[in-house]
Amino acid sequence: MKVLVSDNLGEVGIQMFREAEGIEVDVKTGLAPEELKAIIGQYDALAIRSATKVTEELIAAAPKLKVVGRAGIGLDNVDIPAATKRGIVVMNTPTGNVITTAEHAIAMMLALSRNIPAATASLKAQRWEKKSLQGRELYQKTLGVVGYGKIGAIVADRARGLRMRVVIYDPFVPPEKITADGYEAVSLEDLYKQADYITVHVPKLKTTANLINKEAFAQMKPGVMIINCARGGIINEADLYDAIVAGKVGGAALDVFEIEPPGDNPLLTLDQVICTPHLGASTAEAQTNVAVMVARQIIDYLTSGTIVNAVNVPSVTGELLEKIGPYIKLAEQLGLLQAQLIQGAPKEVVVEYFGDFRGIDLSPITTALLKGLLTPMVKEVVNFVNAHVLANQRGIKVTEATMAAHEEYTYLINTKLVTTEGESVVAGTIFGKQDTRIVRINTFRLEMIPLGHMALIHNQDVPGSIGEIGTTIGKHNINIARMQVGQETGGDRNIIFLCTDTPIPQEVIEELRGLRTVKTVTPLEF
Ligand SMILES: NC(=O)c1ccc[n+]([C@@H]2O[C@H](COP(=O)([O-])OP(=O)(O)OC[C@H]3O[C@@H](n4cnc5c(N)ncnc54)[C@H](O)[C@@H]3O)[C@@H](O)[C@H]2O)c1
Ligand SMILES: O=C(O)[C@H](O)COP(=O)(O)O
Repeated sequence: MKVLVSDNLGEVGIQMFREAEGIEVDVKTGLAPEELKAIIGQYDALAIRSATKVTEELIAAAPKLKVVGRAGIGLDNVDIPAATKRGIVVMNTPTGNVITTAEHAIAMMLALSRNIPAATASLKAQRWEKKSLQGRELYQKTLGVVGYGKIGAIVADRARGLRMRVVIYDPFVPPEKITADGYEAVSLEDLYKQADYITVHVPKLKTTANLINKEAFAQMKPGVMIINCARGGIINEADLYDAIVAGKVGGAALDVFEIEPPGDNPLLTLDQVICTPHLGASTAEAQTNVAVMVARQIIDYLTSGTIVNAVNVPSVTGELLEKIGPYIKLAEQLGLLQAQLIQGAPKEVVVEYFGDFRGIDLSPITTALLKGLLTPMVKEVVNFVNAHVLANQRGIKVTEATMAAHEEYTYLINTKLVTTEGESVVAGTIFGKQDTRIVRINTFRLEMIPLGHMALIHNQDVPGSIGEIGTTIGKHNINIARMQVGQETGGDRNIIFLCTDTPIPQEVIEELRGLRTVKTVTPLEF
């Protein structure tokens, strides 16, 4: 497996890749998009920070790519829908740099209030200016925090330590939580009205781009100070420039820009603006944290399939994988069986989980079922990342339900597939710790091991019929490794599962179909 590190990653992470068995790592930073596109085809994994742009075009040039790991938080440089469609896991390290970034926001607020950058420049230019560099206290001022996630919450906590009054706007966090943490939950309008300082800590999304704009500045207190250590463009840069020049905004501290590096961005010409080159996460501690996390996550995914901190597929830790692994395998086999029995185009899948699955995230199991179902049907590679997307694209409705214990089985997965031609039901369970068994196919009860080359035969339950089938197969020198017979509930038909050492050739299938008691023969592969 080959990993490309295309942005500056802490050495400790690179060392982890070097030491991982079966993994080769190349470090090539600062590549132009065309240079990256030219080499990405050889890599199974890509480790990035914010500089590399993982576009749809780059993904199209990366047929082997399985995982993109972001050493840090923001993923606005990754086309996640394009990656998902291709089955590429996108993961980040959501906790590794949050303290560092929150501290940077506080540092920026203090530096802005006390004119530290200007004072440093002035003194180094041999001037001793005190009057013009007079600042303001934070004590008892109101800080408005927009976005009460991981970083916003740490900023609020540190600001409280500076004895600021903290008001918070986050429509996705219950106000009771904010109040219980000791802050005031306010509307965005009230935050604008009350805050002496406003700091943003939201992700950059369609809904948050230009969140703070001309209309917002108009509602703010004169002299308000703005801090952005989240993402460029959450605050409209042109509107911020105008508000500073008009004297409405007293100053701004910017770590991030809509275009990075910001080149000749007019904001950089203003004395009231202090800035850093996207240094929010740049401490030795944070870079060690995120490098170790991303390297561990990529190695684990490539070597054991464990998914941690993925944003486009449910995370499955090694521990959970051990617990639900047999059910993942069973669900995939049930899906594969449905796909081979299917008549018509699938419209709906209903998955019922019988037994005590309490506290277990079932979504990876349902995803496995879709993977099994879709793999024989679509030309794309189906995996745990894109199975739902592909089902959705084909208009297949997926419903999942948990049920009380089944009357016969402690745990049972029952699947119903509705197609344009009708519906079929197959169910399975686990014997012992991890042996998968199919126990129901429509009206037939059985105990089938879904493994290898198989044929499913519906026949009339009369003496001699099984013997005729065995003789026909034996005559062609095909060895039957296993045979299981299932009976119809309340009927006179059997189903027979034959598992053979080699696939049964088409002409033998036809010969079996011609036997007097045989109704249907369906070859199956697991
Ligand atoms: N400058 C840096 O180097 C640096 C480092 C790390 C993270 N970041 C950025 O910091 C930001 C916050 O990161 P985080 O880890 O705290 O994210 P998070 O996901 O933990 O928190 C984001 C919060 O924003 C809230 N939110 C979403 N839309 C909102 C809206 N319209 N109005 C108000 N709140 C809204 C969410 O409910 C959530 O609570 C992200 O943009 C991230 O990219 C920057
Ligand atoms: O989202 C993040 O984690 C930060 O913006 C850090 O970006 P960087 O890794 O490019 O410093």
